[in-house]
Amino acid sequence: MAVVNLSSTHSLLTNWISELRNVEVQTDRMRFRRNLERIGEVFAYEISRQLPWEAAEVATPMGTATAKVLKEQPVLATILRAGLPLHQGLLNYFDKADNAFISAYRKHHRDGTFEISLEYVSCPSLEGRVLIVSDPMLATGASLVKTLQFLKEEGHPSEIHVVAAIACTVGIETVLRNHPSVHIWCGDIDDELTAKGYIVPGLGDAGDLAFGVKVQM
Ligand SMILES: O=P(O)(O)OC[C@H]1O[C@H](OP(=O)(O)OP(=O)(O)O)[C@H](O)[C@@H]1O
Ligand SMILES: O=c1cc[nH]c(=O)[nH]1
Ligand SMILES: [Mg+2]
Repeated sequence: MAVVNLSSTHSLLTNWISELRNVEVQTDRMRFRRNLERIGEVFAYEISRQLPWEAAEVATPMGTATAKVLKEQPVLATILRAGLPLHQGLLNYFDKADNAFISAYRKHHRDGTFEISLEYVSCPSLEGRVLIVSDPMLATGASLVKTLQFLKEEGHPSEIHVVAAIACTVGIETVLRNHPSVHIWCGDIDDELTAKGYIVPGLGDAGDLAFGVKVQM
């Protein structure tokens, strides 16, 4: 498995993606963040179905049950700042996970081009761990390629899952070209990218919609 599009079937998730994209609903910033969080919860559930599990004996008040439990907790990594609500959703379900935070953002130049600036990183050991990296928007793929490159230098995860609410075809291709073994989970996939690297129809600027417009540094 390489790429999963959760919009290929209809569900509550497709409802929430439609609200994320809707310019009228977007005026409610709390709903925008909460929808990203709920989508993170769905991704956590779907990914958990693929993770290694083991049998465990559980004492109930009436006897002993055999249960299937996660073999290990993953490391949840996200890219600041737009990744925070999606990350919170994943963490709501993987509630014992370790966490990593990466500040990779688009540093815009006067000529309209941008480079990815990677500055603050906080990361637990990744050696042999399941790593789930979330970012609501996978546009050109540049932020994720640089983030994954950095994280792989910190250790050798046993498997890597990338989670994006909206991904662009070209961005998916770029991530897979640079990191062929990652699994990519998308809330939906769009085909178009503007010259400035915005996904069309996409949803606009996820960070600004969740937290407000920032001044360019
Ligand atoms: O695939 P790419 O072309 O790299 O674009 C995607 C990146 O752009 C957005 O972050 P942004 O730089 O807007 O930072 P923000 O979260 O602070 O808004 C988004 O959250 C991704 O990290
Ligand atoms: O469409 C896009 C592309 C990058 N970042 C966003 O927030 N939106
Ligand atoms: Mg942004």
